[in-house]
Amino acid sequence: MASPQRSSKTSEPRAPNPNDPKISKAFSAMECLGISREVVKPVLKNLLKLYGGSWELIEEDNYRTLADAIFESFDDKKKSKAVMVVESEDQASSARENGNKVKESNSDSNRKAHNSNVEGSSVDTRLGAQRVSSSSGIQRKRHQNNESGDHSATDKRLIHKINDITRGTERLKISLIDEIGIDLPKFGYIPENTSYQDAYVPFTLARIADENCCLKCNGDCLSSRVPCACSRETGGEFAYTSQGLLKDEFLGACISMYREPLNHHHFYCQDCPLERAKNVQNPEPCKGHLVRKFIKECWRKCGCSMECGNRVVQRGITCKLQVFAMEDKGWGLRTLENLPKGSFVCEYVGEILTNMELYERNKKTRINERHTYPVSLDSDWGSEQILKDEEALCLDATNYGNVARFINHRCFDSNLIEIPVEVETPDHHYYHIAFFTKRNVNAYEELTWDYQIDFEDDGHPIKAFKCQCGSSYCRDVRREAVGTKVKELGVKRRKSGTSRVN
Ligand SMILES: C[S@@+](CC[C@H](N)C(=O)[O-])C[C@H]1O[C@@H](n2cnc3c(N)ncnc32)[C@H](O)[C@@H]1O
Repeated sequence: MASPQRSSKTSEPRAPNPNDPKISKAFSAMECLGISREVVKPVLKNLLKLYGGSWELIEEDNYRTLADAIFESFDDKKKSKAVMVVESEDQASSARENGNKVKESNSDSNRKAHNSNVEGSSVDTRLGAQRVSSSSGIQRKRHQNNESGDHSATDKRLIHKINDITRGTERLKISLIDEIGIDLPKFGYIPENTSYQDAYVPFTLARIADENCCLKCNGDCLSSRVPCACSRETGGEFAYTSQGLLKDEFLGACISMYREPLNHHHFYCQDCPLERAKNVQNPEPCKGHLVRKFIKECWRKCGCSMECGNRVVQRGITCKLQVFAMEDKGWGLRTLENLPKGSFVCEYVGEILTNMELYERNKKTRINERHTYPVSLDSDWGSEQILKDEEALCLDATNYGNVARFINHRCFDSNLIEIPVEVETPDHHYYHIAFFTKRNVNAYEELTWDYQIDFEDDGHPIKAFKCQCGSSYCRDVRREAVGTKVKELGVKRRKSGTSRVN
């Protein structure tokens, strides 16, 4: 930073007048850095005093002097504190190193890194993370975003970096990175679905009839001349190519089913377990369940090997993924490598709950939760008898789940599709939900999935949220537009988007 030269002018400047175009330009420049007017005002006043009312140095290099002076004022007052999370095994030395790294990486944007102190630590046991206080230019810049303008009490921002949120439970490490400062997610990482309590999910070999598996196969079923019994679910052909991708035709059929669900078969239960969960005494009629296409993978009773091409989802995550923080949607998931169309990304893992259990859980907790994580397993209820409560299942990744719990919603043109996959049991009341890419996806693209949420439906298991998907086909935008139109017409419309326990 250029050292300030005292001007010969000595007149005492007044407090910055926001209507003065020079002052309002300075405010705008600082607002771009997330610094509020209240913070800028006293520093600008001092600078003007120091430079005798001359703007030349203040305006130079896009108000660099002003920005530096503001950051310096935080240091002077010892008010700038940020918290950084590093992995617990790294311990304090690494924390110190990370503190310095943040400092270094921010020095370019802020020119100055004033403080490399590491102050205290605490451990977040669920993600195995250690918290370490640190401070840096960017953190200083960001924590100014707090709207109160009171920097004495709220100068805390979280910058997180975790090398592996799975704690070694997946084949690949999955990192988490937060460059903006949001709360660390609180959940237990589980790589496989786990029954919470009442769900009936017996995985017994006796339940798989010999004709429902390929006892006589060996090696790779995909290379045999005649598709084996396990391909029956997908019309006598395997859903996968020998490269482990979904076949175009199968993927296309699944995409069209989600795009135009009303053109596809729905099953209407006589006694719908979802409605029963909401009101045992007086359930409403079934709203219908889309009958989806399933993939059936070979499993333990089959004669083929683990390398068989009809075993993709059960082999787990093989692509490089990263959880990252976003301003508008909380945490999200992105790929760190290019993914071809039809690639398996991950499955949706959570606690297996009955719909009754989910309903009870939501009643207790949902009002306070910003994000919700349940998925119903109702893709093939039509193929079974009337389901008992313990057979009407869903997955809830709120407390325990895998990386899929971070996949955000995108209306219509999401890059992922969820497909039901049968592995351990031929009963379709329990199955896996696997995510595949709908198109080629580039490294660093956010991975998104269309939750099939109707933003007018307050009863959807996923609590309504204000959609920030950014798609030109956003259903929530249309709802807003309709709402505005209706308002213009002076018609009072039902308030939608409010949370309601399903
Ligand atoms: C399965 S979680 C996804 C991960 C979540 N963003 C997080 O921070 O943990 C679903 C929640 O994410 C948020 N979300 C997902 N997609 C969104 C979108 N398009 N716009 C706004 N919020 C979204 C909603 O709060 C929703 O309840």
